[in-house]
Amino acid sequence: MSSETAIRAAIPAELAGMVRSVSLRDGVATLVVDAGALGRSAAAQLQRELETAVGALEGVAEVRVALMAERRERRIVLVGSGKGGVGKSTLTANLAVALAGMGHKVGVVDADIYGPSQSMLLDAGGNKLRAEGQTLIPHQSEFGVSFVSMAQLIEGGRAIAWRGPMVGKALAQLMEADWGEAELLLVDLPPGTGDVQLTMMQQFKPVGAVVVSTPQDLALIDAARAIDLFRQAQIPVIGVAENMAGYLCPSCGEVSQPFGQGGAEAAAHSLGVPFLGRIPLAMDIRVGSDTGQPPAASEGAYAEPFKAVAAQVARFLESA
Ligand SMILES: Nc1ncnc2c1ncn2[C@@H]1O[C@H](COP(=O)(O)OP(=O)(O)OP(=O)(O)O)[C@@H](O)[C@H]1O
Repeated sequence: MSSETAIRAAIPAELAGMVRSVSLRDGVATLVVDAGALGRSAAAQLQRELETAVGALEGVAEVRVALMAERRERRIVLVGSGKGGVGKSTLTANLAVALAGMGHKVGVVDADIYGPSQSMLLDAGGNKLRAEGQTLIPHQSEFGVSFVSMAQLIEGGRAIAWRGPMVGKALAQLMEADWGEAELLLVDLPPGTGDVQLTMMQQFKPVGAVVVSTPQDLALIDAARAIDLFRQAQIPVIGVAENMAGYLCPSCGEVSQPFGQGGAEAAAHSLGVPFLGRIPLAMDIRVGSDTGQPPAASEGAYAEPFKAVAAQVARFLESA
């Protein structure tokens, strides 16, 4: 058996597909490995396994593993709102789950420094920060969506008053986490048009932004401001989603409109951006959100509105 055949034979079968070439010279075995699909920790693990397997061979004094880790182009989609409390985080989590259900590999970056809530939305809270060196390891939710959150960087959920440079550093840590196979990152922005938004636009290149608004005038004025900011930064506005649209009373079956009706659709048209759909105000959505069970993961009636918005975002991504 040639020395190279012996090396190939020593490589565990499940890893063999990733090994592009092997060679042995003067006792040094060199393996070129395609680790493009792996995250940093999985690649390091692969390297260790190969070193152990090949290092045990007679005639091999040293193993060099060259990992070809093509940098994956990840697309970034922002989810923003002009005003707080309109359901931006709820929409982000459910959009991510719905897009994952459609086969996208999705990560969520909870960049809401004032009210990070993705841990609760996607995992009922309690998950701790994990890191390898400086690199954060996203938490894998049971819905096929991994996420990192400002909450994991903030001790005990304390509110923080970070300014520019600190925000930039924290945001970079979240964006540059070990995202593995994720091809799409949805970023849950804080409300308004502050430091996080500016840093995001200056340091990263989002492909588009979704703006969330409730139907009432006040929220719509703020949504228009958010749209204006994205436009100034030349970030395409994918569209406006209307949240807390109509309320179907579970007792009497009557639909009421606590925040008005159709306002976001009309505003989207007048601002010249697409309208992405309407999410009703519903107790089930609030309860699912508070218990780490995003409605988009279910087959229930409240999955549909989120899936419809996700389908529009997916269409945008196909053409972007
Ligand atoms: N369609 C809905 N029906 C019922 N409750 C909802 C709906 N959308 C959001 N909520 C609830 O409203 C509250 C605010 O939602 P969320 O945290 O998603 O808003 P936000 O815009 O991200 O707020 P923040 O300003 O804190 O970032 C949460 O308790 C959430 O469960």
